[in-house]
Amino acid sequence: MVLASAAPGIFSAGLDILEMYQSTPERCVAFWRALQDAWLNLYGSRLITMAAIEGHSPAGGCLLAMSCDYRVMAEGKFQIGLNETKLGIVAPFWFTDVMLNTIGHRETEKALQLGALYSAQQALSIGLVDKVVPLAEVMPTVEGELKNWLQIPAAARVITKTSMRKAVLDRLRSQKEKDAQFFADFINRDSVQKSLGMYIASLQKKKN
Ligand SMILES: CC/C=C\C/C=C\C/C=C\C=C\CC(=O)SCCNC(=O)CCNC(=O)[C@H](O)C(C)(C)COP(=O)(O)OP(=O)(O)OC[C@H]1O[C@@H](n2cnc3c(N)ncnc32)[C@H](O)[C@@H]1OP(=O)(O)O
Repeated sequence: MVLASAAPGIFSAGLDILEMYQSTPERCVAFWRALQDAWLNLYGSRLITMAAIEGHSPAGGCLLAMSCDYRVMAEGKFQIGLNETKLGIVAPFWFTDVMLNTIGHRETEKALQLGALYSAQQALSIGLVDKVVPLAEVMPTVEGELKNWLQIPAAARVITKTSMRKAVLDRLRSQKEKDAQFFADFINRDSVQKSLGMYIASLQKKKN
């Protein structure tokens, strides 16, 4: 399975910030449950999963990419990373766990505290992506890599993938409702809503 985007220049802009701003607790819980289920299915997928990152990939977009088995990113101006702290929010523990599994403890600690967004070359240097190529070569490179992975006996690959990811998946599975409730409480704090409001305004201002 290849994750790619139809939006030029954006692999994924992450979660819909407007869903987290001035929403109701019930809607926030439903929103978070949908995200949890999507991620559990992706990270726990038995399929070979590859990200064709042909644009920006902040926050939830970075989570999607990191949750794949292999990442190819376009060189140039695009950025990738978990930038949550810049919005005044905190990356959930399962976002953090996936990043830890991808780039290790020291790089994750720096990346998360700073809310760092990396260029493709920087991402490559810390292991956040596996390959950087010109934009037009992203999809052919993914397809070529996929052929390599498809040559591995499927049962052996799936058992290996499942055992490598089980602890992280189980950690969320065991506390889904608590996590959803925590999200709804956290996101509706006055201070967090204020930060999100300012961030939305800054996005709109950038455009004008
Ligand atoms: C202890 C902790 C416990 C529990 C956890 C608690 C809380 C954690 C909660 C949440 C975690 C969230 C993870 C996320 O994914 S948050 C989302 C982060 N995303 C971003 O910061 C990206 C913001 N967008 C951008 O930087 C840029 O738009 C861009 C680089 C992706 C693309 O730039 P462009 O110049 O090409 O396009 P724009 O003109 O900026 O955007 C077009 C249009 O789209 C709107 N928009 C962009 N991103 C979002 C978004 N994520 N959600 C909603 N809307 C978005 C943007 O405002 C423009 O809209 P208009 O056309 O002006 O209407």
